[in-house]
This record gives sequence, structure tokens and C-alpha cells, in this order.
Amino acid sequence: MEESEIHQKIVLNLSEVQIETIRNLFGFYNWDFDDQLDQNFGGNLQNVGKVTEEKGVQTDYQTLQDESREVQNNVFFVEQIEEEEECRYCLCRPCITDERNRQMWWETTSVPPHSRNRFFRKDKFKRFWTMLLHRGAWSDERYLAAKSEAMRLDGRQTSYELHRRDIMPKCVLSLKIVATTSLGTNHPLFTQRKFDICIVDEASQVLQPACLGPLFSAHKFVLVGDPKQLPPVVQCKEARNLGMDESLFSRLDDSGATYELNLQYRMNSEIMSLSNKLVYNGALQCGSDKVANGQLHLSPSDQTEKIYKDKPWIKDLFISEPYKAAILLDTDKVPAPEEREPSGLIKNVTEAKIVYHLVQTLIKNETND
Ligand SMILES: Nc1ncnc2c1ncn2[C@@H]1O[C@H](COP(=O)(O)OP(=O)(O)OP(=O)(O)O)[C@@H](O)[C@H]1O
Repeated sequence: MEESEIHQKIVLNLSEVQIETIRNLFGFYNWDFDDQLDQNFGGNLQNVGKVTEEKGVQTDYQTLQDESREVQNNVFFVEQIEEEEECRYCLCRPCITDERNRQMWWETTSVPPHSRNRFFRKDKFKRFWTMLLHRGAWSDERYLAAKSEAMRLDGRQTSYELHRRDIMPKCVLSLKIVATTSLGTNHPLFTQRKFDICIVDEASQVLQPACLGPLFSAHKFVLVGDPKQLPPVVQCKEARNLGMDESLFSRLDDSGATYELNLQYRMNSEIMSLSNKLVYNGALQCGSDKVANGQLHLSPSDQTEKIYKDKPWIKDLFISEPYKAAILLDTDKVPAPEEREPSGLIKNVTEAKIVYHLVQTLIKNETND
């Protein structure tokens, strides 16, 4: 090992509980350590930056540094209109998170997003919060008062002291409909307000602990799911045997509480009969005659005719007859054997080629269906 590597510092940004644990551990083994708290960031981010910069890794601290430079060039400058009322949440005149005023900061493209924030929403959202940081919002008395009130209101006491997004602008708090993943509901938006109804889609595939989280943010809930589809994926056999793959939907499923939706609009009657015979015991119905009799009408182009000449089996598949709505292709005699790659993945090149030809034929038809 290189000498320089041996003397590298490891610097962490920690919660109080983690600090206490590490102190005890280091004390027990009599190891040296320094507490280096940075007041501005609530942790020792500066040192994280120093250590990882040497290794050429981009860090949040570096991003902040880059952003600070940009701030000097007024990238985060938000025009303040004195006559407007100041928003008590974002401390701007007028409120910049209001949909009408969004363009005042939203369109800035000169700051490259951090690699972890490259998705559109995260990137824009992060810029907004960084901008508030540079406006000194986090140390403003009004912000601190609102923050302690938010902490008082949050019965769940999630780790607020490290969370800069605990104060939501009024316009965000008052959104009527919010979509999220089950695990996304520890976001302050959900801890600081209660919704009328929480609708959990695909609830029969969500683990019970994950499904319960969002329900605490609403007065009523509706679970939407299909217990005949896959249950939650639990890889551990022991956990499965102990019932971990039972969804909240299955647990609460009861004729008094469950309303069955039997009309479907996605398959014609021929395709539906497969599902009905295999799974739903005849309960599924087509929502309309149009759906029941729906067919794909293909208008072969010159290119399709050429494909049909070379591969007559494809022409046979695409005949527009109701009885041809669901076709099973038996590749046993082709043959189309499966191959296992060294990584353990299974592939079937011949079947992939068949799918390729079918898709090509569909694309080359002159149809708008
Ligand atoms: N009332 C309706 N009239 C016409 N088409 C509809 C109607 N309801 C649903 N559809 C169509 O049926 C298809 C399936 O609908 P949707 O995705 O809402 O079903 P779902 O039960 O949520 O499916 P999943 O099993 O994927 O959760 C869509 O193409 C949708 O446009």
C-alpha cells in the first residue's frame, strides 16, 4: 500500500446517534479521531471535499463550491420586486415557487447538474434549494421559527436537523394532488400535511411496511390492485414462508371491503378469453362492443409483401381474423434452444430474431392502428 494512502483521512457527515456510536467504538480501541464540525453545513463537508478531491471524485461540496462561483456571476440571482409581498417560505418577492413565477429561476441552464441529480425534476428542485441556501434563507429567523414549528407538528420526528427541505413553500403545501412512490412519503410535504385520500396503485405488489407509510398522510385510503397478479417480490425463502409476501391488499381483501372491477378495455374478447380461462374464472368482461370486436387491420406495403414472400409464416400470423387474435408460436421444431451466458443470464437468439421480424413487419405496414 502507498504511504499516502495509509495516511488518508476518512471524514464522514454523521447524525448524533452515529457520532455517539463511533465515539464509543474509537474510544474502546483507543483510536485517534478529530471532531471537525462545520457550522455552515451541519457537518464536516469541507473535509469530505478535500479527501475526495485528491481522488478525483465529484462531491456535493465541490458542487456547492461550483455553485458559489456561479452565484457570484448572479446565476442564482432572482429579481425581487419591492412592491410584491414577500413569501414567508422562500423569502422572495414574489414567491418564486408559485407556478406563475416559476420562470424567474426555473430556466437557468448554466449550472451543470451533479451526476446524482441529472434527472429533470431533481436537477430543477435542487437548484431551487441551493438558491435559497445562497440567499441565506436557512439562517433567517423566520425560517428557523417555521422550522421549529414544523418539527413540533411532525409526530414522526424524522431526522429534521439534517434536512434542509423541511419547510415547504405555501404553494407546494397547498397542491391538491401529489404523486409519489410508497417510499417517497418521508418527504416533508407528506409529514407536514394530511391529505383527504391516499390512493395506492398496484397495492397487491407492495410490501406491507412500504404500503403502510403513505396511509399515515391521509384520512382515508383506497388500495387498487389485482391479487391474481404477482405478489410482492421477496427473495428470501424463510421470509416468504413466514408471510412477508402477503400484501396489505390481500390482508384486507374481504367481500365487505373490496369492490371488484370486471370491465376491461384493453383486449378484444378472444384475447380476454385466455385470461378468463387461465386466471379469472370467466369474471372479466369487455367494456364495450368496440373493445370486444377490436382487430388490428394491416395494410401491407411493398416492403411487407417482400417480407411475406421471404417468410410466409409471418403472413399467416397477421391475417385479420378474430380467431387469430391470440397466437402461440411453438419454436420447439425451429429449433430455438436457450443458452446460458457465463454471467448466469439466459438468452434465446432465435426467439429474439423472430420478435425482430414481427416488429419489423408491423412497422412496415401502412396502418394507423
Ligand atoms: N372507461 C374506459 N373507456 C375506454 N377505455 C378505457 C376505460 N378505462 C380504461 N380504458 C383503457 O383501458 C386500458 C387499461 O386501462 P388502465 O391502465 O387504467 O387499467 P388498469 O386496470 O390500471 O391496468 P393495470 O393492470 O396495468 O393496473 C387503457 O388503454 C385505457 O385507456
